[in-house]
Amino acid sequence: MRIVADENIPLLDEFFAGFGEIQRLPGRAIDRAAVADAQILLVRSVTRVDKTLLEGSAVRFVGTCTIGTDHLELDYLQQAGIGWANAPGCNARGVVDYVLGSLLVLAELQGVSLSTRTYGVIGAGQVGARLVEVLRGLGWRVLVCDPPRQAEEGGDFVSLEQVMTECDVLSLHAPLEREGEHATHHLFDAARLAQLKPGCWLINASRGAVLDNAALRDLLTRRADLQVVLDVWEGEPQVDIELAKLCRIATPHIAGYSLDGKLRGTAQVYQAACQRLSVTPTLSLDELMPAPWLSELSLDASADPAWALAMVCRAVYDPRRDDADFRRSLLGSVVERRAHFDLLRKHYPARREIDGLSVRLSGEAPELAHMVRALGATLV
Ligand SMILES: NC(=O)c1ccc[n+]([C@@H]2O[C@H](COP(=O)([O-])OP(=O)(O)OC[C@H]3O[C@@H](n4cnc5c(N)ncnc54)[C@H](O)[C@@H]3O)[C@@H](O)[C@H]2O)c1
Ligand SMILES: O=C(O)[C@H](O)[C@H](O)COP(=O)(O)O
Repeated sequence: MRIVADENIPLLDEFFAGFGEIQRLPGRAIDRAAVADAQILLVRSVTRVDKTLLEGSAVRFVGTCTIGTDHLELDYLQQAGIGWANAPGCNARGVVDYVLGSLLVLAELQGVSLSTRTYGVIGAGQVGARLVEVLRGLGWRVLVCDPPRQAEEGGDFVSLEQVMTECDVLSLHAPLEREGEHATHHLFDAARLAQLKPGCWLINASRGAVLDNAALRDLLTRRADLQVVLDVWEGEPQVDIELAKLCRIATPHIAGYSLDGKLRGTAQVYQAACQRLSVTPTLSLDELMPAPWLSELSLDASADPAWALAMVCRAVYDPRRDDADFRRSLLGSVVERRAHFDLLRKHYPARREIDGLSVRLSGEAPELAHMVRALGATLV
């Protein structure tokens, strides 16, 4: 079998060498000629996988080692009888850590306590639901808007209008859907953005086009009170640099780039390929996942809870380094900026996840113990 794969997929040899010969290519360079005689195509989010790419090829299975599927033409894959799989939830924890890290930066810049804010989570799937669990676990007020889940399950959901009216912080975690009843393309258009409460914080780590970037840029030139965190951009790898300059935190689509999340992505697609191609899996991720690099964090039991929260989160991830690297990359020409966007992602330093962290308290401290558990870290 011949396999064409995005060169940025980790553990390709470990998981896929047994299937056949692997050709690695930059994701954006995977074209019709490259896939013509491949049976397996393994991609990440930057390769558009559609009829134009695949028609007439030998491809029988497409695996995307990502959560998002908006780069796959799913109707065509189904109609052509080509099996496909993504990696649901693989890097959800990384995104939660990114949001927590961003909240801490904004709180510090604005001198506010995170516990006094009302949070609105839009999209409560793998990422959003984990985020809600952590924020509510910390005792913070969270409203959740997820119309598809609300229609299916009823339950504790609110409308987007209520979120807009009541929330001081909005975090977007809906997939990019261009059509249909719950379409999310420009869900945050000029009219919706104009409804943001004074002083609102807006975080987008879903897909760039869920938010009208031009409308947001225009708004931010008029509303200095708004604090915006963008990890995803309309038209990536091209980025509106004026918009990036107006953001408090700007990063090159790395919210989910934990090492754990990337490795899980490959492992999940391997499992799906085995199933599709009737191969018995011989490898599990447990054999390959490195142990957490920070074996233990110690906290004094008398520590201030807000300070301790920041310590635990920042021991694992602080978005300020990614923000600084990204801003430096925006200084070049358009061609250089596009290249840098991909290079920052290709050479992203490995980071781990908060739920792999162990925290030891020096004594009895029920409030700190609760906080550590709510974050998903292990109390030892
Ligand atoms: N920035 C990153 O690095 C990164 C990492 C992972 C995922 N993502 C993006 O985040 C998205 C969400 O990831 P996920 O794993 O939680 O996906 P998911 O499919 O598990 O959950 C998405 C949720 O959004 C809900 N939803 C759909 N339409 C909605 C609408 N109009 N309004 C509100 N909610 C709506 C769905 O019902 C679902 O519960 C992915 O599709 C992907 O595009 C980005
Ligand atoms: O959908 C996802 O899983 C994320 O957006 C993922 O981090 C995308 O990373 P990429 O495939 O672009 O490397």
